[in-house]
Amino acid sequence: MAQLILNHLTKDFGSGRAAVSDVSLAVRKQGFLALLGPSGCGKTTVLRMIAGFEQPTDGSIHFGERRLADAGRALPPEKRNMAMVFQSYALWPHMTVAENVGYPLKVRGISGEAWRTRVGEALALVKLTDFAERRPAALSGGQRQRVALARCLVTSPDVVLLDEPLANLDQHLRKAMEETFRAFHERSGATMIYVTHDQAEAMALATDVAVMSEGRLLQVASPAEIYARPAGCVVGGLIGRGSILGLPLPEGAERQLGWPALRQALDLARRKGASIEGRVLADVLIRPEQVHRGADGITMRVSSCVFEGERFALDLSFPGGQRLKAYSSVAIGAGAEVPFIISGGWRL
Ligand SMILES: Nc1ncnc2c1ncn2[C@@H]1O[C@H](COP(=O)(O)OP(=O)(O)OP(=O)(O)O)[C@@H](O)[C@H]1O
Repeated sequence: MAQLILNHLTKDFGSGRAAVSDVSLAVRKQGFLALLGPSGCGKTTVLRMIAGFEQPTDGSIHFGERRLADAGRALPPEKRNMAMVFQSYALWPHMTVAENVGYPLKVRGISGEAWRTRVGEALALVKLTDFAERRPAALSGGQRQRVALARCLVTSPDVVLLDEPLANLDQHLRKAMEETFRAFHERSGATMIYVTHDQAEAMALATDVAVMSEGRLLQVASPAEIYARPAGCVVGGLIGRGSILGLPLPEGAERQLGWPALRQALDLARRKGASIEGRVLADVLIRPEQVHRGADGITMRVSSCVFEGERFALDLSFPGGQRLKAYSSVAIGAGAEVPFIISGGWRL
């Protein structure tokens, strides 16, 4: 299997800022890349250029040795051996489930026993064998999405492009569908690129997460890496829960901060008029699971305590006006003053 490579990829629709600006990325072979970022950051445009529905205005797209597109020429979508799954499923209402799934084979001139076998395998993978003769109108949203997945699998594509495929499903179904996607990825061996707004979904499914903002690629890393060591405030604010504090740190401080360094910085931050000579104000990301109750901690005020089922989410404030998110296994009344320690932080 070849590698999909985006090389200084740019798309300018001529309406001000380029929709996609100088994006370079080598997608891991047979990887599952989640493309994440706020609305309008260019995710769908990247996907559409890979699929062949848009042509780059600069840069190029390669699959192994093959150049798929650049500003001068572009291979049409049907020549790329890719499949795209949309948020809207895009099923034919007048065809049965089996006919929908088998449609791409029909277009390629495959019929008879070969057609039935491949459609049967694809339906089995998404657990829809018993629904083969139904029409899409008689299916739930999750089942329709599984039909769309089976249709995409049936042609054994090299690359599968998914544009917010779970956006129309409720939370419970999304969880169940994540499992289907995982199985689909393992079985198909395809490289998958998955556009989503939902960072939890991205973290749960992807081998790699790429974060975009305003047309630019900010960071590509494994979910664990991007969670622990985000490249800056935009990525840090987008991935996972946490608080970004402005803390006076010594110049050239480590990026990974422990409690002694954090304690010093917090002490300075909360003392009005304290001298921070030799220090610079830095953005520090602190995850809620890094904040613990501890007798030798810094006293903070619990502003709110919200029950989330498996735990309580606390909103803490400390002198100086900054706020911090934390978790607790027990309820703590709003207004309580409680000492907390912070076991770690990441300088953004
Ligand atoms: N055909 C087009 N003509 C002009 N501008 C476009 C076109 N398609 C997209 N854009 C612009 O390009 C930018 C990126 O759009 P894109 O759809 O790629 O973002 P996105 O990150 O997928 O957003 P969302 O998450 O809301 O779907 C937006 O500012 C959008 O308005």
